[in-house]
Amino acid sequence: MKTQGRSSRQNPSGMPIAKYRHFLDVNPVSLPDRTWPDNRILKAPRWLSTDLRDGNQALIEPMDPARKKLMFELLIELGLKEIEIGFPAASAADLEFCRSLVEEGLVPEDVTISVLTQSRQEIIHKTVDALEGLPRAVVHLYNATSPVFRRVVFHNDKEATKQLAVTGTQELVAYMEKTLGDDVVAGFEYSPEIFVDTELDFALEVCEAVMDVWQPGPDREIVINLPTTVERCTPNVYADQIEYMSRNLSRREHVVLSAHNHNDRGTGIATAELAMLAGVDRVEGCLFGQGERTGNVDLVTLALNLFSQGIDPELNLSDIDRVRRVVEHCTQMDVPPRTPYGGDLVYTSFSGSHQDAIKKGFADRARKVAENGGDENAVIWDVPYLPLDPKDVGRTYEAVVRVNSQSGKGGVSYLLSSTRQLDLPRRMQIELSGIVQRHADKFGGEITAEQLWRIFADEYLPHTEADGLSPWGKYRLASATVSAGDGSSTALEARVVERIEGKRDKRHLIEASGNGPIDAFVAALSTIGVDVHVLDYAEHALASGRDATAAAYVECDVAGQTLWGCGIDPSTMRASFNAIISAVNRAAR
Ligand SMILES: CC(=O)SCCNC(=O)CCNC(=O)[C@H](O)C(C)(C)COP(=O)(O)OP(=O)(O)OC[C@H]1O[C@@H](n2cnc3c(N)ncnc32)[C@H](O)[C@@H]1OP(=O)(O)O
Ligand SMILES: CC(C)C(=O)C(=O)O
Repeated sequence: MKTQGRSSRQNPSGMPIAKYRHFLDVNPVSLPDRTWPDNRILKAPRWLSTDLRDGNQALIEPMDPARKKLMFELLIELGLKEIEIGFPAASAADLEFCRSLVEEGLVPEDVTISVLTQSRQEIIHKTVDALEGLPRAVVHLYNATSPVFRRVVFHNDKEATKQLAVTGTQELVAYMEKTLGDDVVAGFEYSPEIFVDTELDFALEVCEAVMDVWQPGPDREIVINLPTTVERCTPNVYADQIEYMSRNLSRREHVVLSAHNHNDRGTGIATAELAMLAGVDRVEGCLFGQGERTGNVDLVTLALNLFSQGIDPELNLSDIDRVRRVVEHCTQMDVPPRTPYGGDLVYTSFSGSHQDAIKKGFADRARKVAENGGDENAVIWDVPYLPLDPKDVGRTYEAVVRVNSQSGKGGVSYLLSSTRQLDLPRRMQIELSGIVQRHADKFGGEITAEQLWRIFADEYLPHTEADGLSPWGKYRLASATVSAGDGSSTALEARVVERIEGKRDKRHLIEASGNGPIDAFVAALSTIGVDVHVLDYAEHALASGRDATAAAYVECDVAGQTLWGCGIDPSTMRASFNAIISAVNRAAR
């Protein structure tokens, strides 16, 4: 045998790596005494939805007024208390929407809307004017502070960049004081755009300069929002930056430190969560992560991540499909099937071992809930492969397990149990799973609950005519009565119809005694040459109450073949006789 040494090839992909640099080489962050890794998130942050601003500015087709209103109503319904509604000075559509919220009185008392503005006098004025008539609002001012923006976009040095932030804030304060009435509660948010790329000490300097103008204090908070406008580093680096800012910002108790994360590296959620560990009080994002490029951080995932740790998310996401439908309608974009918590497939298992574990997990949970007097909340959620109970977000269990060629007995029997209340014995599950597997291999694709029922009924319930099935089977039970026989024995009389190819059906009246109805029925069948022995038997009711239907399962040896049969009938006795007939017919099929 030969072994292989570690490869020392340079640039094996051949991709032009020389064009790129490590983030930390360009933006060194040194915080060796960082504390955030040992912290724990204990509470939901203040959420701000920017669906109607950052989300909307990223749509192929921005939302029309009706869609905006629908989105706004959804955000209110979910419990959002801070909503950025647009950039009123930038477009007539944003201005009109802002005015419609004011004029139609659509902003609830406990909700604060905010609007975005650049640091330009005329834009600031238009923005503040758009808020006239609102009792409470926040103006959000931003300017880019990062080196590439200073050099390429603004042609500004650091001082001029800081001055742009300062003069914008001065203009805003002055104009707000001039135009807004004394009873208007005016808030202020400042964002050094591309904070993540800005030298940390400079970002701090700009924020301090802005705060010197705003003068935060009791009853005069300031939101300092630190965006990863373009996500370019690992979440731990951003967390270091946040901890640095949180430690070094003066007047910290009056600062609402806020994260605004995008998802360019696919780590927006982790970035926001680590930022929470590092000290942010507030997180801005969009439902299902709709937003520029790869999106804004997804508020649904963040909130449900908290929920799954037993922390109140402070957003009500108990009907996630409705949230998704509204978001899809408003954004005219699909939520992909694997989107955390809300995607179509996220509570679904196809593979056999997963289905088996989920099925056992549900059974274990049902037992523990019963032991706790039926109190679902008294039992900690601990079901394999399911980070939370799908029911808590309005999903049904039916969708959890879906069957295809990757599935095993666990999934197949789970589906039959959850959709048809049939609890098959373990060996029968194995037998049915093989039948379903052959079907899946032959026809491909998914086997729906309806198709599975048809496969089951066609195989085990030969006389089923419903669901478009053709009845088959050599024998059919027409009637049966039992009575007490001699001593402890049971006497049975039954009518069995035999189908003979090309001839008229033959009717048999069969009689026998046995030590119970099943024993007697088997003995009676032997009188017409049917050689069957019952090896195992199980039964259960399909529904509770007087009209309950019974399902019986029998494992039989039919002339040397071992196979299962099933019978479903309001009478337990007929169900078990039909189960034996089912096994006999299957053996002959
Ligand atoms: C990261 C973000 O999401 S930030 C929000 C981005 N969203 C938007 O930009 C959508 C709305 N914006 C717009 O519709 C337009 O930019 C408007 C209406 C606000 C302004 O339009 P215009 O006056 O035509 O400016 P335009 O956008 O073409 O150019 C930007 C100019 O503003 C300057 N600018 C950009 N951002 C800012 C800022 N925050 N503060 C001050 N000036 C700024 C640029 O340097 C540039 O100046 P120049 O013309 O001297 O080179
Ligand atoms: C305006 C700011 C907060 C922004 O949208 C960003 O930097 O992504």
